Amino acid sequence: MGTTKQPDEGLAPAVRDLLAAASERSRGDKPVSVEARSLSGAFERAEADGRTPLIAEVKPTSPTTSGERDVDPVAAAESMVAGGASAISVLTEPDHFGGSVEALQAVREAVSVPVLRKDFLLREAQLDAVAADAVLLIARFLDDLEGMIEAARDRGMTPLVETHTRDEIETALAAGAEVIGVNNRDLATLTVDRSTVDRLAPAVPDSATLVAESGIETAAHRDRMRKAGADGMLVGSAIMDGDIEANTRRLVAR
Ligand SMILES: O=C(O)c1ccccc1NCC(=O)[C@H](O)[C@H](O)COP(=O)(O)O
Repeated sequence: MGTTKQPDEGLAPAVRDLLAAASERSRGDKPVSVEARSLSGAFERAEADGRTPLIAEVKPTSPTTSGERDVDPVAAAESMVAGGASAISVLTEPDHFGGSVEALQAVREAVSVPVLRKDFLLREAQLDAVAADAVLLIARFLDDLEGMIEAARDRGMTPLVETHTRDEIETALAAGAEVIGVNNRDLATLTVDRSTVDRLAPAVPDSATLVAESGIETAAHRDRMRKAGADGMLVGSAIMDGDIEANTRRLVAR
């Protein structure tokens, strides 16, 4: 279950490297069982209080970030929650994003909102490295997406299935995904094109939750994603750089 696709020739070199590193990583001796905090419930609460549903990401660095942000993950997550974030995403990929499963664990203990695990997971056993409320699965990298979705749900986690094309959205829906991320960042070039969500949102049915990902920096970008049909959005860099609480509040405001 959770078999990996063959190396994808069209990927950016940094993404090929991080997939090679991910394929070597195996963590988790026994299946985790999570009493998960509901992501859809958190989005509903935000809507009811007039906040934009936002997953704020603890992102120490990345292949497109220069240098490493010197920020304590727990302090960052607490500031995000104080600023009105509905959920927190924590990178657990260590080699290219400066993340760790320990950081996620500490964040989840410190906040009461749902915590998404952001990583490049290729095999079922990798789900067991740490308990998270939700987990990112990237459609492009998983042959047995349906198996990984089921495996995540069996552990109590909500799978957020990331896509970048109409075909990937169809694959994700056929595999049973209920929360679909549309990534504005193309993993072939690492460039961000915000029209990706404009173009692809109509392919996501109203019955699914649509999360717009990457390149959302300003209130105008947020409004554009919402107008396209995003139920929520995932923001890393624009929140991490500068005053984290104020940045979150600015993007959550309507
Ligand atoms: O962010 C990167 O440089 C990156 C490079 C290669 C693969 C994935 C990458 N990002 C993962 C993400 O999904 C983003 O961290 C997330 O969508 C937040 O994006 P942003 O708000 O633009 O920091």
